[in-house]
Amino acid sequence: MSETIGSEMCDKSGKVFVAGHRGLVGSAIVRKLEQLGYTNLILRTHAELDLTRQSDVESFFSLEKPVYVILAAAKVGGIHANNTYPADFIAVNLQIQTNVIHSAYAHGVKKLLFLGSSCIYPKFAPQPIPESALLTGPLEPTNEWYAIAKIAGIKTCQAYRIQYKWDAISGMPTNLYGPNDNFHPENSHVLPALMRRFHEAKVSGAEEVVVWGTGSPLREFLHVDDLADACVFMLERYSGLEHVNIGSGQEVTIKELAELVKEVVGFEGKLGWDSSKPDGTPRKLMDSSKLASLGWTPKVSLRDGLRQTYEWYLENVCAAK
Ligand SMILES: NC(=O)C1=CN([C@@H]2O[C@H](COP(=O)(O)OP(=O)(O)OC[C@H]3O[C@@H](n4cnc5c(N)ncnc54)[C@H](OP(=O)(O)O)[C@@H]3O)[C@@H](O)[C@H]2O)C=CC1
Ligand SMILES: C[C@H]1O[C@H](OP(=O)(O)OP(=O)(O)OC[C@H]2O[C@@H](n3cnc4c(=O)[nH]c(N)nc43)[C@H](O)[C@@H]2O)[C@@H](O)[C@@H](O)C1=O
Repeated sequence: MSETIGSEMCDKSGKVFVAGHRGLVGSAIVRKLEQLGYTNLILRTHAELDLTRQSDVESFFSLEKPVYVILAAAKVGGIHANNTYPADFIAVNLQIQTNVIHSAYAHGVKKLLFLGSSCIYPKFAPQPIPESALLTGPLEPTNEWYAIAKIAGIKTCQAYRIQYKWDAISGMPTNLYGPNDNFHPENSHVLPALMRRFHEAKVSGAEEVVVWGTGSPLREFLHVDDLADACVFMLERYSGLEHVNIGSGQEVTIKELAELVKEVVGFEGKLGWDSSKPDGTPRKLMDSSKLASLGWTPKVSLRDGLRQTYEWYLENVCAAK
């Protein structure tokens, strides 16, 4: 049934609304669409359009009538932010996605891509994690509020698809990094947090950099340019009820990641560990064979991606200070 709804994004002059276009993911998707010749991108900053405000979202869709929607606006953060602001992570995300998905459907959008996250899967899911592991066990407590919102997003897309035969699809990215990431010292994800900490330690001549947790958790990292490529690939080629994992297959321990970032940044001091900070889920390597079977593969290695991201950080974050 779901396979008959399909309407590939192919009209390069059709209006595409990229929600969250100044974030890590949204900005990479804009770069990718522009590179591919999409000429009619509709973009609104958070200040111009607060997606938690239902009537503003309704008015925007009624006025602009986009043809395609990529939902990359969300309340996003690392383990500390997720654990500290659970109300924001569940409420803001439920509001944004419910408003955007409903208005998109109601105002004639042809196709919508919702983005979830690998944290939707149970804490002790089988590895690599197949799409079918969804809702088969308890979630990781540090991000269950965000995960519940993301699971609701997948289910909302499926419900509109089933009831209205409307082409809403969902992609589940693994941990991402790249240009326009959030480098906040506490609220960011591990990779930008460590890049900033090692850089500042190198500049200040500090002897040690402290990394959170035990260093043993495993994480899979995907460069955001690969993710953007996968998102456009899905819009152009995928139409199905089930969400699709988007991973790189490149898994490292946090200790290995810290050593790699240290090397790329050129910090020559020691690594220390703060085991009072949570490790989070022990491992979340996704099984991305479904996307691979459709013909998509990632291109950027972790080492190259780290080098490119550090150059971007030096040119855009440090130079701007
Ligand atoms: N980063 C990662 O590692 C991963 C991300 N994802 C998913 O990818 C998507 C994008 O994440 P990412 O790019 O990293 O996040 P960012 O925080 O970098 O970007 C999110 C964007 O959403 C905007 N936004 C937030 N709240 C609102 C609002 N109420 N109204 C309008 N705009 C709003 C932000 O604007 P402003 O900053 O002005 O508030 C920002 O531009 C999310 O759905 C996330 O769950 C999935 C897996 C991993
Ligand atoms: C994408 C995904 O991201 C989040 O989950 P997470 O993978 O646990 O995210 P994280 O990047 O913050 O941490 C990864 C690991 O790294 C360790 N770690 C070491 N040192 C720092 C550090 O300095 N900062 C952070 N943040 N972590 C550190 C940290 O202790 C943990 O073991 C979700 O909440 C949710 O947002 C989500 O879906």
